[in-house]
Amino acid sequence: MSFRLQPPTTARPNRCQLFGPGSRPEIFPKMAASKADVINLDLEDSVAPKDKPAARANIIQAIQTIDWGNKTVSVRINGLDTPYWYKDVVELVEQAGDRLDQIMIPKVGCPEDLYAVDALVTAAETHIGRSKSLDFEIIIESAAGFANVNVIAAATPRLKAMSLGAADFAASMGMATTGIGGTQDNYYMLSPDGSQHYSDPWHGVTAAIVAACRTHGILPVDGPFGDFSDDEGFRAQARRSATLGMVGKWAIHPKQIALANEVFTPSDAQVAEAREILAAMSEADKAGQGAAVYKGRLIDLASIRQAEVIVKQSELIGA
Ligand SMILES: C[C@@H](C(=O)SCCNC(=O)CCNC(=O)[C@H](O)C(C)(C)COP(=O)(O)OP(=O)(O)OC[C@H]1O[C@@H](n2cnc3c(N)ncnc32)[C@H](O)[C@@H]1OP(=O)(O)O)[C@H](O)C(=O)O
Ligand SMILES: [Mg+2]
Repeated sequence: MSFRLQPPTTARPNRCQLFGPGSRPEIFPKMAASKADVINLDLEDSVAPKDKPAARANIIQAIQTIDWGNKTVSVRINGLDTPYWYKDVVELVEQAGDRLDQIMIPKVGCPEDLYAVDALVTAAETHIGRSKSLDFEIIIESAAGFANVNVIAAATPRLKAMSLGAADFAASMGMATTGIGGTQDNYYMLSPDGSQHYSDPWHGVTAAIVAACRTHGILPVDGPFGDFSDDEGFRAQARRSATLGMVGKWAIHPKQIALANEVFTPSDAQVAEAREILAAMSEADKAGQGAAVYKGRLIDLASIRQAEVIVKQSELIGA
């Protein structure tokens, strides 16, 4: 470990983030009753420009009146290149009340974006005497966001989570696809026998987000999977991002909630194996050894840290 220790990651359930447009208030109670850990009420790209003021009012009323249980309640504001974002921030902070936990800032490209939003939120919070500090989550969905992800992760202590926005990311990078996450037809390796093996075009940015997040104690989250009729495609994408260290995934339709919860809840078998590894290493320690054999493979002190990730995750979720 470096002399600069890795901070603990924000401790909250974050397996599934359910999105819903602010212009569809009839679905808000259904979102509140869902099994998603985080609710993202949207003011950005799922809301037409003419509907932005009404969507703000819908969301503020819903945050004040609906029982959101123990979910994290977040609102995605508009991007800093639009005329909408400052009113989103001011109206939400001044009117939504303490049940608003977080705002999501889209298309963040540099740490100064967060500096600007932090300054406005801080002024609005101070003005109304809000005692609960508003958290931030952001979306990395541009070439600039990818290039600057590590300094963005260090921008403000308000930052608690960071998602990959596959659609805007693909557009910003000039990727030759209209798919939102998942396998892309032309992204494959050719084997010597001529067969095609698909690769993961989201791998690079996913790994960069996870590294930046883990360095700064922030939750890394996989964003949308657009084809909500493709359950196996969603599962495969979610399993890849979980394997790389992400903690959860967005649902852009309610049928994706159970899929995300399934993938991002450690299974009983995974937890049992992690506990067995911890027990085996405890026995090895008593025998004065730093390494041992478990099911025919090497385990050592690093295995303790790996096993603890799974055990802590299951304890957090209450699985
Ligand atoms: C890609 C970038 C993004 O911005 S992604 C995030 C923004 N997008 C959204 O917020 C879209 C969220 N989803 C929806 O608006 C809808 O789910 C839909 C339009 C995709 C489908 O809605 P529809 O009503 O047609 O779906 P049905 O199958 O008929 O619904 C069945 C049932 O579920 C209820 N419902 C629908 N959606 C939701 C929801 N989001 N939450 C809760 N409940 C929902 C619906 O009312 C029906 O209920 P019932 O009638 O059975 O009672 C990203 O930034 C990037 O760049 O990558
Ligand atoms: Mg987007």
